[in-house]
Amino acid sequence: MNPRGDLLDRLQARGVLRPLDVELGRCLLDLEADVPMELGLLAAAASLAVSQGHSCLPLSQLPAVLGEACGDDDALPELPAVEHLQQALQTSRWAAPASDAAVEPLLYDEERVWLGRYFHHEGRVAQVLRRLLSAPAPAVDADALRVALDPFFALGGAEPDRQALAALTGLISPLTVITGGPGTGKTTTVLWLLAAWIGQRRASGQAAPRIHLAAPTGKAAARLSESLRERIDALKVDEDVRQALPTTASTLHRLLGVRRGSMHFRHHAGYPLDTDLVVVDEVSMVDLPLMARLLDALPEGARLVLLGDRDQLASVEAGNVLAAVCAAAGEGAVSPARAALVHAVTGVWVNSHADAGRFADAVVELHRSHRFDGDSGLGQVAAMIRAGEGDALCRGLTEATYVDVHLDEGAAQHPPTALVGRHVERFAALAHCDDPREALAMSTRHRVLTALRDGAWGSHTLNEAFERTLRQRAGAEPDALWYPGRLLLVTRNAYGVSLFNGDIGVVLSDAEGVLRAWFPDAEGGVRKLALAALPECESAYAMTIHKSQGSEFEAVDIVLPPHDARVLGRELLYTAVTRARRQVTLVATPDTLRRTVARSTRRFSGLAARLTASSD
Ligand SMILES: Nc1ncnc2c1ncn2[C@@H]1O[C@H](COP(=O)(O)OP(=O)(O)OP(=O)(O)O)[C@@H](O)[C@H]1O
Repeated sequence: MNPRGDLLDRLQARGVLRPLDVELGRCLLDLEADVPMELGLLAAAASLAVSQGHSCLPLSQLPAVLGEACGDDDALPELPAVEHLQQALQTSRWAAPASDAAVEPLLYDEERVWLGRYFHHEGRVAQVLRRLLSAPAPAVDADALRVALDPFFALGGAEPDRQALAALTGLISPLTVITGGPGTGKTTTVLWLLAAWIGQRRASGQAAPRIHLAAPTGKAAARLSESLRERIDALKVDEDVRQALPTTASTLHRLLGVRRGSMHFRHHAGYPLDTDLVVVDEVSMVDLPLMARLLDALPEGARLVLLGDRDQLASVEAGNVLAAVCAAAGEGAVSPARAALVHAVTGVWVNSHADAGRFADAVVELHRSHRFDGDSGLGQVAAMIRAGEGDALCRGLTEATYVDVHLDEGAAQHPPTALVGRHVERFAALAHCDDPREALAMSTRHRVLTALRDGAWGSHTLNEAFERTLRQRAGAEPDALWYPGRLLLVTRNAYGVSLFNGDIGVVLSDAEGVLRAWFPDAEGGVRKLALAALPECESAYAMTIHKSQGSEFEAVDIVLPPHDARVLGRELLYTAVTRARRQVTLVATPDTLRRTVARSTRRFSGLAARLTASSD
């Protein structure tokens, strides 16, 4: 055993480092006798940081990253000072400065260290996004842009219409990022943008463009398709424009052509997508490696439109590309040239700043919710969570200020009993639906969302409690896996049967009386599957908030544990609250709410800096 790895062993023994991290650190130490112990520690800690969602490790944050793993910074042994870490990086041939990206396994700059793979993913994302924005700008004709946008937007009002600004950006820029909270009109804007773009191309005699719609999960793709289909008929456009509008979104994996049993996609830089424009919804959920692969497969000359909510939880895997792009854009002022163009097209001046860069012109934030009016508790509560105003939130809730958001402290003592008592009837009704489509629609009316998976406040325990009663109601054996009305959540991608992690289905009998699983199909209908063909599934009466990302329900109960848990943070609670269209019940104590809102999850990444760096 290499004694330089003693610190790694001690950190593993204290539950800080995982065996995988230690293995990586020791591999590095074993390469040569003089590899400093600090380098092994940095490799192990950078690997741990990736598991926590970071794409790099700032050297000054070493204690924080290790401390987060064990929940107690004081339990850490003495760690090397930042200067010693820097020195170890600078003197070892197993680490290279970020400017010399060919060398692996570790890359560093003055502040950070990366595992080579994540450094390259960041580099690829930065390179393609910067390339998109550095393409020579085509000559723009303000009159033609006004004609293209006019059918959809009320141009010329006193205030800048940010939806029109977003669509204008999409018409002239190869990269457009539209961020905004729930109901701020992201999907509507993109539909109007696509219609305007198709109309514009048609007017200039060009062929209908090839447009692809995608989202990170099957559920989010289905919701995007459904939203677009609902709105398309009401569009006042020529029939051939309507026909050219896409209405079916796929998962990003499917778009890129996932290969069974392989990490590689069919489409990549050598065999790019056959497309003119790709729209990606729910982009906050897209992790860094997947974004790098998408951008790799984007052909030269194609456009990219990204939609998402920057305040939501970031992807489960490492990275937060949307946050980095928004950070690179700055605080919402565009360049003077863009402001002049917006004025020429819409007659309204928007804020501009001489220092605003290319990303500032590409990112448009939508602020106004069309779903919640100013009096809506949901809108106000979401805004308070986002702003970290825990005291104001608890005051409003305990004074019962809102008609659509309630605090239920009592139920937080023992959620399974309280929530099963309150909601089991609506889940039991699923078993009596004759039409699986109706059952699936009914199932979106309510959901229990919880911060945790395990323990008394976790989704497992809550689902078990629902299942006990529901099996009994259905006359099934106490341990029956399948029974009519069972609501299912797919937990593993199964490309063979086109089911994806996060898909929701229901178990009901078919016309022959055989129990089948029914899932929504891509065209807005349902499809049935033999139970034996299903991938790994669990019940979906209660879901973790992480799994609920990309879904929407009429009403949700949000369960937070009374004890502190690392996952609790304002992004988690904001994501949960914004899953509801009409009603939220917070099953939590005010103390837990305050603690949750006070904590903001950080993701360390070098991407924002690399997006705005003066050279690649
Ligand atoms: N400019 C507008 N004027 C009036 N209503 C609008 C406008 N833009 C969007 N809406 C309406 O607001 C609602 C929410 O819009 P939309 O679904 O586009 O928002 P979103 O940001 O995509 O929401 P989500 O967060 O659910 O994805 C829809 O009913 C839509 O018809």
